[in-house]
Amino acid sequence: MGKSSSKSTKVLPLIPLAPPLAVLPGTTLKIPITNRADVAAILAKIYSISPTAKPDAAITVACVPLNSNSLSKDGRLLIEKGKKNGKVVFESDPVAATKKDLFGYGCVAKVSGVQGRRQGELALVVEGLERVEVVNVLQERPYFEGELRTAQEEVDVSDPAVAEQFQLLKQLSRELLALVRLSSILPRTPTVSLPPIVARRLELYIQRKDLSEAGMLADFMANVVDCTHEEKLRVLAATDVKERLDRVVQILQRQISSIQGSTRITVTSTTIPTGSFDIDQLRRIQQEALKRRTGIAGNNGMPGFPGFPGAGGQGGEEEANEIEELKKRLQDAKLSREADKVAQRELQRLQKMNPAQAEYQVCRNYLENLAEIPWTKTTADQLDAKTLVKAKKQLDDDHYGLDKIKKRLLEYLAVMKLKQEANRSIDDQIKALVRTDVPSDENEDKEETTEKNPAKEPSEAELKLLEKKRMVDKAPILLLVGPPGTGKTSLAKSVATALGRKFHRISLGGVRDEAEIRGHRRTYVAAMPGLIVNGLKKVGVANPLFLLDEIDKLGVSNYNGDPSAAMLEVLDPEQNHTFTDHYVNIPIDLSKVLFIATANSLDTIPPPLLDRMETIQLSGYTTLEKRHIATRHLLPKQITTNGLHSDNIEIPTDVLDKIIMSYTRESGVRNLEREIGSVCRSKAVEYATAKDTDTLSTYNPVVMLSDLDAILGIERFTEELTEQHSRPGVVTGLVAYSTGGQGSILFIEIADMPGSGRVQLTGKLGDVLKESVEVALSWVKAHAFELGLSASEDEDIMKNRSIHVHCPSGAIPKDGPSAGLAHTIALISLFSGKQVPPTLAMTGEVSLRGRVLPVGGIKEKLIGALRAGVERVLLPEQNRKDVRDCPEEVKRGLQIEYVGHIWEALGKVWPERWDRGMVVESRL
Ligand SMILES: Nc1ncnc2c1ncn2[C@@H]1O[C@H](COP(=O)(O)OP(=O)(O)OP(=O)(O)O)[C@@H](O)[C@H]1O
Repeated sequence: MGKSSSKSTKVLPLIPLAPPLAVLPGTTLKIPITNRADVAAILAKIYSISPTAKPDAAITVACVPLNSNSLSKDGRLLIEKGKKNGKVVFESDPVAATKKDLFGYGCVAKVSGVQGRRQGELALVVEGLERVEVVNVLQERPYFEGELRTAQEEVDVSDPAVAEQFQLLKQLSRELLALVRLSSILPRTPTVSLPPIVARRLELYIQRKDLSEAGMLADFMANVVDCTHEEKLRVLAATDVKERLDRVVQILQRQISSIQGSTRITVTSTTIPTGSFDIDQLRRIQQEALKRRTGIAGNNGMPGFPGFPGAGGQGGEEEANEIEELKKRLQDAKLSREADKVAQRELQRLQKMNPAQAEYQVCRNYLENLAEIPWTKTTADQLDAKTLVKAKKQLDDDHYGLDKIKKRLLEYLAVMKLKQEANRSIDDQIKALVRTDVPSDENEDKEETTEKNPAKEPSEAELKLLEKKRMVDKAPILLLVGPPGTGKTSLAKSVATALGRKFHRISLGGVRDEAEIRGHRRTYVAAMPGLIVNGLKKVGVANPLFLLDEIDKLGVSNYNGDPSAAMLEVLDPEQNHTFTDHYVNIPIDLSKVLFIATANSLDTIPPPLLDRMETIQLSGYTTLEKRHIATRHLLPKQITTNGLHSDNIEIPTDVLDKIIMSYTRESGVRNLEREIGSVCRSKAVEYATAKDTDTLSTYNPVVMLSDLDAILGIERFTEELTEQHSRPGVVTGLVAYSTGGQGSILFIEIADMPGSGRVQLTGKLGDVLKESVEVALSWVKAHAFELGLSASEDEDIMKNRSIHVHCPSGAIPKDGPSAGLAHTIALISLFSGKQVPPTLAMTGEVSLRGRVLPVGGIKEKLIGALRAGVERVLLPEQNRKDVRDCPEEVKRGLQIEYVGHIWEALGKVWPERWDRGMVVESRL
């Protein structure tokens, strides 16, 4: 139980307060003193006693409210103030009060100043100190004077009822605060816009009060929350803490339910109670807290609020703690020297700043960001003797095939390892050099020494070594290029795992704004660091592995800057040790970051960017490779993902092949993984049902070919297969679609008809393809006589005919020069009436002189050809090297022949007519 113990009495001047005014301990109040003869008399008396007294000296008075019924009973104290809307307005006149009008309790208060400039606005500002009981009124005129007894409050912390009530008070206080904050964001609610900083301070204040301060919190809440004059008087009279808690809890409960009922919160002033937080009071509290914190309070007549955080007491500490905490975090972050300088400057600025200013938050956020950036923290690379063996195992475990790529990645790691070893030895040398320069009694590290001894410049030899070290630091940036789902991302992940580096993926696809990479300048509202700095913050170390995903989808230069230009700085080993983010605005060293970029195609990567990276090409997988990947990696992954056991499902090879060929058409294996997932799920349902119904004996774990229709639906793709029959003018070409990197065969169909030399082209052919038809036609026309297509050298074979060139699958856009050879052969076939075997496919660009030039996408094209049933392929001579990289399966399955000229190709297509020895050699 709370109790009050009597203390000796004291005599003080009393200031009667007219409703609704009342002072509670720990609160501030402005008492209007216009026409207050009694207050004037009190001040005159005080100054006459002590002429040196200043307004800010500790002048104490007792503020005693008037009984609320004094006014209503006889209206004696009411004086006419004036007229408003035709009605007489009354004002209470405490000067006219008598002894019996005074309430039995009051509050000793410190006069902290007089506020207001004009006569009608003058107010005495008082701060409530302690609750007193008015024992005896000693005089009434010219001002009241009374004998007062202090009600010393001691909280009985062992009383569970008090503790419980206190907890309830805290909870309700926070609830009310939350409601006010919430309602301020509701649309169309005339709200109290409680500034977030004030709300936060209030929250902290409430949270930090402990049981021994229960009475103080109750007073605080009774003052902040609006309540009737009677309620305030009852709180003032509650010298027993338990009783006071009960009363304030009641008030809060009523407030909360009224807010919840209406969600209407009205802005109130101290004088117009309407049932909500007293926002003016809160603002005053805030202002005062700030003034005190910055050390300018107390002498300018501003109202103080002793009980509130920041007002010289806990709040100031709170702020100081915040800054101390920030300081500590910055220290722990081991900033670079430049960053440290900036941080110190900003910290000083922050300390002088007013927390209510928007700039305070900006500055704080900035410092928090600085503290979060890993300036010097790194993880140790696992580059020991076993690294390469481990890395090879990791790559092999995670990926099937990709031997060339794995080999390149291992080379990369080996080089890194050697470089790090070289670096370490250089570091040692530098250390040794520095140590010999430093006097033996100074045992600070090198950086500090340089700072403390600015006169001691590093020697030339030192500089040279440092320069050398920087050279060694550069790591090439790898670019993995290949169709989607070919394992680029997972390869990069495996490299990170093998090295023991933290992995972070930065998706560059669709980044249109330079600021997304480099951040916004701090002057922008809600400015943030860019993707790179955010990545560093997230991983928390300065040497992670960053995967720059989809670098080919980076936006082009526009009015928001050029994102690819920002990437140039990131990726340039010469520059990236001083990368500047617009937000951070301090050079950040990215040289320790390992960058691996991925792209689907090289075409859209700006050349300067491409130039900074080392390209590693990944091509699509063959059916055989896909089968291996599926059985070794995808199926086991999907089995566990879908809660099955390897005994519960078996997908035979023919079923797998069917899934690969008829349900997916892709270079990678992402869709294949999805389809296998569907099969696993379907089997999981079957298995679970069998288990639940005790029919496990009938469950068949093997997926049958006939099941696929039911599980995956009807076949999605029918493979473009070679024709069974051939006809003049039709030739099988090869294409590699740039979207998806899929290779396939393509029929070139040419028909002729009577006409006057017109050439019609259909099948969504691009400009380059159209040009290649024209080149082919020109060559055929020029060599018509030699080819035996015309009777004389002067005859125009197109004179009385028109031709129509078509490439089926008309909806798919086609372009590129690689069908040149097929067009030429198709034209000769048409004009000569000789057929080309349908299982013979060809690719190659032709020049006007008839040379067959190399083309791209050989691997994809050959894989596609094999799948379509092609047996022989004609390739440009210069593409011979590309075939070396093709899977064995393809090389074994196809008869690949190379040609350098159309005559040579003719000898291969129709050997009986154009014998290589007789005709071709003479014409090349
Ligand atoms: N050779 C492989 N061996 C085993 N699994 C593979 C292989 N290639 C790809 N995968 C698997 O295929 C899935 C897709 O791969 P990943 O996400 O790395 O593709 P990607 O090349 O990054 O595609 P994108 O270009 O669309 O980002 C992953 O689950 C990966 O493990």
